[in-house]
This record gives sequence, structure tokens and C-alpha cells, in this order.
Amino acid sequence: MNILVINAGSSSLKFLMYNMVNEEVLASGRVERIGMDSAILSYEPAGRTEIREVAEILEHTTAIRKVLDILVHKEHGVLASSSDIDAVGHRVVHGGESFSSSVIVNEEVKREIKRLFDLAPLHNPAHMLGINAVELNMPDVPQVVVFDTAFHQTMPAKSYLYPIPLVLYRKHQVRRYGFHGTSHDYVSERAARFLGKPLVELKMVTCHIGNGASCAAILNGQSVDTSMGMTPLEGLMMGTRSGDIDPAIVPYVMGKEELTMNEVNSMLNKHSGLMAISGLSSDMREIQQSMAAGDGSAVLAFDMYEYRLRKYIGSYAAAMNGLDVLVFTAGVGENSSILRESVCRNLTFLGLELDEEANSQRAHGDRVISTVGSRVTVLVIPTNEELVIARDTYRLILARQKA
Ligand SMILES: Nc1ncnc2c1ncn2[C@@H]1O[C@H](COP(=O)(O)OP(=O)(O)O)[C@@H](O)[C@H]1O
Ligand SMILES: CC(=O)OP(=O)(O)O
Ligand SMILES: [Mg+2]
Repeated sequence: MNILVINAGSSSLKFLMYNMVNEEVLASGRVERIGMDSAILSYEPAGRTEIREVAEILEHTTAIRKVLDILVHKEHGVLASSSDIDAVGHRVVHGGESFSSSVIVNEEVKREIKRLFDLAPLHNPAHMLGINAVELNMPDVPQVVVFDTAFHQTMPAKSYLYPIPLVLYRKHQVRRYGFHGTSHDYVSERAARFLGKPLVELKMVTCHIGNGASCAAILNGQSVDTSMGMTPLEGLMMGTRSGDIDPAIVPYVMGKEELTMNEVNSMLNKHSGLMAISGLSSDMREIQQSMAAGDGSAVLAFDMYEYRLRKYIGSYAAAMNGLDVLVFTAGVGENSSILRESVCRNLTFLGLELDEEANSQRAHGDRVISTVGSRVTVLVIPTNEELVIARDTYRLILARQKA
């Protein structure tokens, strides 16, 4: 079965084409700058060089059309025809309380994703464009949606409720949902398998540290708490997002700076985090380069980022009354040995001992970076959200075919 995985954003669309017989990636790529003057399609058939094409792509339907065209291209294609695509799997960031697992798209599912636009205004409308674009281009191909929030639906009320009037939860679904669930789910399972221990016997903290960043407390294989909240703004300091701040700052700054709600939202989501403190970049690689060159603002940005992450790990150890496994994943978590070292250096009170040599090696794949004697096993597990989406899509479509 060939499955196309799509992660549609407002102006970009990432895709991966899988052959699920052996979970082989046939091709991958992205369309960027959709709706702007010149969009860019990058496409990489497995084992061959990347192709880049500049084109006018004004909306998602055209973007999907372009993707389908290149997948069956005479020279660069990996499929004989677009009818070789058996199903499409989408990442959907917000599933609210309606979805605790992946589902096949139907009219009711689409209505529900639409109803959730308010809770994820940056993400869900873009996902819907992606779903509709596939429907227009390939009306007979079944689609599956995989939600970032689904894995966290196991959180108990004491984790997901905010201590504000309950009527806001009942009327407007104001609660913690959590995100990056496909990643936390995937790396926690892989971690347990890698250690040869049942997931249900482990107290684990998974740190998904990419552009967006979140931690999850995973007890008995289930998410019991996570740092992102009703939206992906709460929790850790991120590339451009503030993470936790005193909520009273919002009305105060709105008054002092005469900002609208949209402006303050944009400030917290797009102009805060590493970017705001360093004044340089939201990209951890650039922060590290500037630190090495002695830039004080970069050092401060890094220190705040690390400190806030470490406090979450400590609080989740308290939430679970212990910690057996700490997992680092995503762009920063997988690649920044300096961040991992700084975090672990100050978690020795948990009996955690980092193997500095293992940590600093530029290795690939799942690996242990704590010492043999460490009471907490520290792992680096590369995440693979697209593979989870492809697997869920495969499983649901197979089950439907058998039914
Ligand atoms: N070698 C590296 N060292 C430090 N940070 C890195 C390295 N490679 C990637 N990163 C960081 O990872 C982040 C992007 O993570 P990623 O998981 O790809 O994000 P997203 O999927 O949210 O766009 C960026 O801040 C980038 O600087
Ligand atoms: C939910 C979220 O924050 O996603 P990303 O890390 O892709 O921005
Ligand atoms: Mg990501």
C-alpha cells in the first residue's frame, strides 16, 4: 500500500510518500511560500538528488496538484500513476476532546475539525485546506487524520484543568490539550523497546525540543501531563514562542503599548523565545555559534531555555514520584549535545549521571547517553512523526478493507 503523508501549514505543505509493505520512503519534499509571489517546490526521490522548482502556487489545491505531478513525473517520479496512491494521512494539530485516536476522514470529522478552528487558528484551517485539496484532486482516495492532541487525552482532570472558573471549560472547552502527541507516543514506545523493558513499568519524561517544544510525563505508558496547554504556546521557552509567562503581563502590555489582541498574540507566538532574548535568531544552531563567539545575549537566551526545560523535567519527576527514563528528541533534542549536557549537569540530585563522551558523539539512531550506574537512563531517540501518521493510516485503511 502506498501512502502519502501530508503536514499542511498555512503557507507550506510538507509531504512524504511511503511504500508501507516495508515502510520505505519513496520520496519526500515540501512546497513553501504558497500564495506568495513565487512558491518553491523541493522534492527528493529516495537516493537521488533534490530538485527545486519555482512556480506560481496560489493555494493548496494547486500545491497538491504539483506534488501529484512530480510523484508521477517521467524522469523524477516514483510512481507510475497517481492512482498508485492508496491513501493519504494528514497531521492535524488540534483534535480537541473529540478525538483520542486517528480516524478516517468523513463529513462529520471535517465538521469537527472546522469547529476546532478557534482553538488552533494557525494550524487547523491550514490542515483543512490540505484535506480539501486532496479531495478535489483525488476524490476516491481515502484520507486519515492523525491528531497532535490524541495521545494526551489520557491526562487526568487535575493535569488538564486550569484553576479558573469551570464554566469556561464547560462552555468554551478551555483546558490543557497538549501537542506533539505523535512524537511523544513514538519515542516513548521506542525507548521502552530499546531498553527491553515494558513501557507500563517506566516513569518517563520525553522532551520534544524542535522549533516548537514540549515535555510529557509518561506513566505506565500514558501521558499524565504535558507542558503545552490549550494552545501550543504554553510551557517551555521555544524558538519564537514565550512559553509560560504571568498571564497578567498580557493586559498590562496591551495597555502600556496600546496593542490589540492580535498584536499581543503575535508577539508571544512569533517574536518571543530565543529570538527575543538573543535578538539574533530563533535557530538553536545560530544561538550556539554566537555563544561560542562570546555573545552575552545568546548565552542568556540559552541559559533561560535550558533552565526552563530543566524545571519542567524536575516537576514531572515530582508529578510521577520518580524518573526512570529521560528522552531527548526533535531538532534540538537530537542534535544539541550542549543543551543536553547543561540540562543533565543539574539533575544529579535525581541520581542522573551523564556519560559525557557518549553525549558528545555525533551519532545517529537511538542511543544511551547516561552512564551504566546512572539511576535515570538518558536516551536520544530520533522522532518520526510522519512514520506514525503513515502507520496509523495504513492500519485504519486495512481494517476498513477487511470489514
Ligand atoms: N546540530 C544542531 N545543533 C543544535 N540545534 C540544531 C541542530 N540541528 C537542528 N537544530 C535545531 O532544531 C530546531 C528545529 O527542530 P525541528 O524538530 O526540525 O523543528 P520543527 O519540526 O518544529 O520545524 C532549530 O532550532 C534548529 O536550530
Ligand atoms: C504543535 C506545534 O507546536 O507544532 P510545531 O512544533 O510543528 O510548531
Ligand atoms: Mg516539528
